[in-house]
Amino acid sequence: MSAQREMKEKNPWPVTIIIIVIGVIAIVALVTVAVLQNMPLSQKYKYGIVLDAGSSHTALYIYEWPAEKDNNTGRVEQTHSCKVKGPGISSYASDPWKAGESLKECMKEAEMKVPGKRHHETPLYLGATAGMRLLNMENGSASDQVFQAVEGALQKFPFSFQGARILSGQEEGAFGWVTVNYLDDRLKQGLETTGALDLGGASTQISFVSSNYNGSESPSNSVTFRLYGNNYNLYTHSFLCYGKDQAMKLMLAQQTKSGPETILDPCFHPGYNETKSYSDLYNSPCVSNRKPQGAPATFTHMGRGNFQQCQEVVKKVFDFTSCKYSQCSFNGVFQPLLQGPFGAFSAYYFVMNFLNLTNTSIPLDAVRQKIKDYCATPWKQVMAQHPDVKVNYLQEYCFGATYILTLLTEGYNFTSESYSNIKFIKKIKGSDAGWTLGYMLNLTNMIPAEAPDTPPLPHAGYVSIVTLMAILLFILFLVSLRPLWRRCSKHPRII
Ligand SMILES: O=P(O)(O)OP(=O)(O)OP(=O)(O)OC[C@H]1O[C@@H](n2cnc3c(O)ncnc32)[C@H](O)[C@@H]1O
Repeated sequence: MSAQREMKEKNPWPVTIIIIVIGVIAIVALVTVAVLQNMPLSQKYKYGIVLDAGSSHTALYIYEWPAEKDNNTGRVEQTHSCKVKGPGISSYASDPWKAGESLKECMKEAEMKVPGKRHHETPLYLGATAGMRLLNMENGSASDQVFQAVEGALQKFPFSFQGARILSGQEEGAFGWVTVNYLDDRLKQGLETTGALDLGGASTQISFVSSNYNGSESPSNSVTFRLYGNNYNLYTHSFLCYGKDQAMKLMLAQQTKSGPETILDPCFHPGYNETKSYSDLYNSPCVSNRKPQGAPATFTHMGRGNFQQCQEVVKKVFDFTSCKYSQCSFNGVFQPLLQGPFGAFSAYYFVMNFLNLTNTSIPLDAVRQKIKDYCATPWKQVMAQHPDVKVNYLQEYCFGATYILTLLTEGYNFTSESYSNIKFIKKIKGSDAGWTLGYMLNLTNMIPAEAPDTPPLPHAGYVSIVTLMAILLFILFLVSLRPLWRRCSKHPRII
């Protein structure tokens, strides 16, 4: 009986199996904890809404980011955009309440897109650009009334409305630059930055970092940032009246100086023929002081379709005669040497995309030839080839492309070589290129000045080390049981 008990006590297998099972369970538990520990809890998101009240139209953008990465390095993404029907808010100067009304449809869409329980904490911003800058210059009280109407309308929605204001040209340029570089992940990684070229309807912005610009020459063009632990000295300039629509007014003002009844415009297609009103053409502060005395009420706008002649007229809207700095772009505005890659968006993209010219490895001469051929195409043929394109846009692509090329090469001094540094873009990783994202990131303090502390090991490294250590410990433990195995193999089992 006692011998039998001794034999039973000396059989180590049940104990070994239990130890192995416990060991395996312990390893699985350890690894599971390691994997789960660093995973985002439940995916909760925060939202922000920005309305871009531009000169030609208003657009609403909804941004989303993981709640736990708030104020950190989390990627903010655009999840929805809505184009407000009708013109920009500055066009409602004589009917301000309509400016507020116009926003309601997109705002209702935003109410559906942002989860209800997040409505009250979702900041809502409206930023107005060059259209309202011009209206404010022209008629301050009309501009105030438009803002009152817009604010009244936006306050009725359940979001956290943070106000409506006019952005300065410098802010518009700088936030466009922040957007492009944030989306490209260049700021967090401290990489060489991309310059931003924005062509709106009423103004155009150029913003870039140049190693030979520290802000001492023409300080009004300097914006400094400290982002993720890096200092940036940004050159930025906004040219009011040099957006695509206002530049066209400047170009037409050139051709209607003497108040003619008909003009044969080289920037419009042959066969184009429209009656236009002098008061509509000269209705903006960009040209109002040039209205010819004694002009008739209307003029006939006919197209000639000649790229070279168009370029000559377009050149005349730039003043290259005076520069009190070491170097200038145009109109006596300082510009340092161009440097690095550039992203060109808004109308730069719309126009060049329409003409299949977004590929900047196409030599400039070939680009010119393509625009030349396009401008020379009869208007009837152009309309027949593009029945789906809005006529208002279609009639302006010849002028738009000629203006873009002239602005880039004559205005900003891009050469045949540096032209290929430009990328015509609409979106980066799903978010529209433009000032709105940069504006929201700034107002919500979402880009830290200092690089955030990062854990010493990436999550995958941490999990691998925990797994490896657990397996090693378990093997060590099994090895420490060796005396038990030996006993087991040396004494054959007695039954
Ligand atoms: O920044 P500001 O100067 O206030 O102007 P905006 O905000 O209204 O400027 P956009 O970038 O919306 O548009 C720039 C120009 O591009 C034109 N545009 C917009 N969508 C277009 C499209 O699909 N095709 C062609 N042109 C377009 C529009 O009429 C303007 O002349």
